[in-house]
Amino acid sequence: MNILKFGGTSVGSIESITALMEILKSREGTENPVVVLSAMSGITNALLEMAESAKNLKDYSESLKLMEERHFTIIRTLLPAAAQNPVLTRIRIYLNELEDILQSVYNLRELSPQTRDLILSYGERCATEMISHIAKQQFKDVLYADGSELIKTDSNFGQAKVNVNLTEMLIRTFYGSNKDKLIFVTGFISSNDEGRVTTLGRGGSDYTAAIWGSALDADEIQIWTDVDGMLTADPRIVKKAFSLPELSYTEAMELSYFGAKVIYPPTMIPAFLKKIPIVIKNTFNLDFPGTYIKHGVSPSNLPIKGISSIDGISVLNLSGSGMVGKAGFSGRLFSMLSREQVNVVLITQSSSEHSITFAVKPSDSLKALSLINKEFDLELQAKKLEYPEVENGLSILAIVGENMKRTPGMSGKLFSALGRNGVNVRAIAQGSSEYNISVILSKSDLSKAVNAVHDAFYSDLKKTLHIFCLGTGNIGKTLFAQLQSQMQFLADHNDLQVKVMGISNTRKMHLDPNGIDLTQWEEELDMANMKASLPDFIKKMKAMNLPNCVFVDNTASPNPVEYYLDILESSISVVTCNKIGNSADYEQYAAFKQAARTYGVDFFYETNVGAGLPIIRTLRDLMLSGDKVARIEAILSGTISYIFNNYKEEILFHEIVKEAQDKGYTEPDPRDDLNGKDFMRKMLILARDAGYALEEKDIELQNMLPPSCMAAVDVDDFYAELKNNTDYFEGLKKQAAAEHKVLRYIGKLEDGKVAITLQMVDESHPFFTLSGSDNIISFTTNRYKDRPLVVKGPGAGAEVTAAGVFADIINIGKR
Ligand SMILES: NC(=O)c1ccc[n+]([C@@H]2O[C@H](COP(=O)([O-])OP(=O)(O)OC[C@H]3O[C@@H](n4cnc5c(N)ncnc54)[C@H](O)[C@@H]3O)[C@@H](O)[C@H]2O)c1
Ligand SMILES: N[C@@H](CCO)C(=O)O
Ligand code: NA
Repeated sequence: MNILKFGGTSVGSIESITALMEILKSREGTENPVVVLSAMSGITNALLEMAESAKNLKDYSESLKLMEERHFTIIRTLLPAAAQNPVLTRIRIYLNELEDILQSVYNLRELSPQTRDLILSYGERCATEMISHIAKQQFKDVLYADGSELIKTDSNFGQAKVNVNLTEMLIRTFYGSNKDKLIFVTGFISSNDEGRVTTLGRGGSDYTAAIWGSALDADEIQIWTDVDGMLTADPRIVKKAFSLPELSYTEAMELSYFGAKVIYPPTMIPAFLKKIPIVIKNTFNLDFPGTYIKHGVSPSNLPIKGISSIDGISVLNLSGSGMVGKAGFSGRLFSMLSREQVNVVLITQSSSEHSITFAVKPSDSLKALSLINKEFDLELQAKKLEYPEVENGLSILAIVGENMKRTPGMSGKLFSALGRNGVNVRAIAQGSSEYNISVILSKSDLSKAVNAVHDAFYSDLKKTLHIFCLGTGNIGKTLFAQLQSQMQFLADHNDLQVKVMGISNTRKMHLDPNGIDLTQWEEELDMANMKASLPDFIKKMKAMNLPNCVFVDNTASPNPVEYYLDILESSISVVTCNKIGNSADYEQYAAFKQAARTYGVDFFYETNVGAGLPIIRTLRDLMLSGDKVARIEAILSGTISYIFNNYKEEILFHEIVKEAQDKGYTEPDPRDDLNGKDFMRKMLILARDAGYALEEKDIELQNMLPPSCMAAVDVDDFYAELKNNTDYFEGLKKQAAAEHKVLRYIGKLEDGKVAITLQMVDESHPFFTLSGSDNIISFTTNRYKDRPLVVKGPGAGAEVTAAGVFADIINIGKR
């Protein structure tokens, strides 16, 4: 036989009770289960509040009325009129009794633990009466059982201890004479020798189910709740948390000890002792097969079973010379705390014995502090111990799983995930069983930390990059389209998910904690009612505190650059196609690189030179492998390349410039291309990456435009001046053609010096044949001495640039 326990949410509404009946229906024909029920969701809390209100002479009648209404509504909806009266009367009797008790509390202004337990018992009684009556309509031989009469305990009200032998005998006897009936029994409540109601403490209904299961040697104890069993992490924190099919009792206890509220650990003990499987099922998702907690779980490929966390924790640290070599010191500390009912959640001790750090619930922290001050008064006064302080605002994160015992590198993985994401670890403890490694960290880091650790351990399952993008122009737009169309492929082939969490241009910004739907980012940005503000955008990005976070700069503006350092120092990677950052002061360039190293994040800018062509990466690989650059020769302006490759026959110079702009090759301001500034920036970045600490002023730039074009005040004026100088450009074209040469704007780095010059080259020159917006770069190095390493291909355009940005993002994901 089975025990089926339904929690508060499963008896809390018309829908859930209907579902509950369906679940029982589907089992008809098999042996009757014993059904254990909780109070309707929210009722236990309401009862506690009513009791407190009564004691404090506050009005509780509203809540009482509400409690009645919730039960009556369900009865009136789910029972035919003729069947309603008996149960309405029953509930009314209960509520009258309850009202009398509350009135006495009110009169006496006194609420004893005994009375509180009695008050609480009405939650389970009302729910169980109600549901057993509803069941009577659909099942024959339904029996309501008041569980408090069958579970006998001591008089420790609020958290009574069960008299196991007597209880098991009572349950067996009761069940023996009611075997053929469908029994509905109240969870949570019990009674002492005098027959006074006691309660079993937190999670008490699960405990009732386990006690019944153990007494009756059940085949299975099913805990029906509103989630898909035990998950790898709290789903409110980790969106990708997934259900675990199987857990050992120890794993389940470790996981629930640190926060997983699905089942309360002590409740498992009777089941554990008798090796009865506990199955967690979802009343609202019958397709979910359940999480099995049992003996002899099958070997699992999961490195850890889950990550659990406690949100609010306080830490006390006791240190001083007085502890060194003193046997029994920690014994004295912890037995004193236990005697005084302070629950110690975690302990770490330094091996020098100089200090003990331990964690307690924040509500216990001041009590612990004053107990220590009292207990160690002499040592404190003699300065053998430092006065302890309470540190608040902390959380615990724990990884749990029996596989840890057998697998090296688990703690390495944990700490590198935390370190990479800038999470500072305050204290560490590993259970001696090796089922659990716990760390204490700042509460504000908890969500990020749990996500990062989840990603690290289940990375073969799926990793999410959270990206925040500036710029929705040529490159930004194209990047979103590419991301959108590659999404599925990435998930299928790289186990990678890229989520755009925020987008801003100069007008508006939009951030969405669930990720922005890229099929309609433009509409969402349009509708967003946040005016663009770079500082706010960055503040919000940092506040989201997400793991694997990337800031993407697709602008041509100097403003975002001012924040790169701060962003990198917040453990957020930066991907940028904007060259302004790397081509300003050398000092700044070096600071970006240093910050990325220090904070363990990436600073990627492949598209700064040659758009998507692998130039920066190639140079980096050469340098990292110990090669030395002797010379770089390159054509690095896609725009000028396009112009010279197509400036032929009839077409005029200013027309071809316009064409390059229309094709998306130019900078937002095409003057930046033609005046050589863009080229100069690229050469500067390459020279720096090649190890030369150059500044802009060190670069020799031969200007290819007549002075009036250089002096143009805006883009329109610039085009007008290009047109005015048609003869000059035609002259260049004709001269080149006459000499069977082509025009090339070429950059050269040699002996630490950079020059960019306009040249006419013949077919013997390796840069003679180029087409479209091609860039070409040749590296002559110690290893590539006789024949240089050459990279060539389209070096401008939205598609190839966005693809380069995309690749940088993916490379962050792969690390
Ligand atoms: N076109 C190419 O082939 C190519 C190749 C490599 C690199 N790049 C670089 O790509 C970058 C973008 O070029 P584009 O053609 O997409 O430019 P664009 O003018 O089309 O778009 C720029 C975008 O940046 C936004 N923006 C500007 N300042 C901002 C700020 N302070 N905050 C938020 N948003 C801001 C604008 O609103 C606009 O949406 C440039 O730095 C360029 O050098 C371009
Ligand atoms: N405007 C740039 C884009 C690539 O950085 C060019 O023409 O080369
Ligand atoms: Na590149």
